[in-house]
Amino acid sequence: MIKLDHLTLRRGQRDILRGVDLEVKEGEHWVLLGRNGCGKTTVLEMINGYLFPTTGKVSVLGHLYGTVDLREVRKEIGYIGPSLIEKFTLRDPVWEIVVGGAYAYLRVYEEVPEEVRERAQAELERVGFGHMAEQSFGTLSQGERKKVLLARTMMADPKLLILDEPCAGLDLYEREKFLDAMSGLARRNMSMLYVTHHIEEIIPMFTHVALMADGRIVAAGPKREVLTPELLRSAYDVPVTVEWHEDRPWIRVGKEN
Ligand SMILES: Nc1ncnc2c1ncn2[C@@H]1O[C@H](COP(=O)(O)OP(=O)(O)OP(=O)(O)O)[C@@H](O)[C@H]1O
Repeated sequence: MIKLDHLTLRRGQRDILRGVDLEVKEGEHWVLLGRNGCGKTTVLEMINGYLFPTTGKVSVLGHLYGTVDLREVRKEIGYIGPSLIEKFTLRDPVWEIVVGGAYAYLRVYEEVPEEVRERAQAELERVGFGHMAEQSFGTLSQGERKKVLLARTMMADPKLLILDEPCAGLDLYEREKFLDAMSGLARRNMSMLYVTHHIEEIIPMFTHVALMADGRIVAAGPKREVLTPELLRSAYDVPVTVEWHEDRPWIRVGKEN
């Protein structure tokens, strides 16, 4: 699915990535964790082909970057990043925003075939929003908008879904609803790569975790092997304890007493 082979990125005098290796196999769902500025978004941008490494190789869905038409590869990648929501027109109806995902357009100017409209409706129903199709995007809450973007992303039937802090700014209720919707989609034949600052967002569907620090991956593997107090402390420089509840990790700051 994804193979990153010793990626480095140098900007001026600064080494932003210092040799990132990562392999994501089909059906695995990964979470990428690490402190602000450690290089997570930079790695996602390289996977999306928006940024090229100074040295190293990026291979996604069997395509080695540098030898392929990236526009073709991007059609197979769904991406939801922090600024995506702002790109849509708030008065557009929800169904139109979802339909746009089938064309990779921000706005749809052509006649939409009935079949595409029906698919958009089905995707909206999958995230529990079948009844909101006619509502304008601007009337939805932040969490609802993000779920609409999930439905939109699924229109292109991506093989890889990349989510960069999708729950940032959501309250507890909206966050849980978003995670539920995401988990419902994960049953399809698709891998996911999810960036977050909140370890409790690592819901049971996630299988693997990669921990980054200072431009490197310091640990990567099955989630329970990586989410240990020792490894988290080395990445975040804060003593923590980890408790698992219903296959979800919860973090407490401070040492066990
Ligand atoms: N063009 C650039 N020139 C110089 N430094 C850059 C450039 N682009 C990114 N950086 C630096 O690279 C580092 C990694 O940035 P990146 O956005 O990948 O971090 P991140 O782990 O996603 O952080 P956050 O969790 O805060 O979003 C940051 O310190 C950033 O300032």
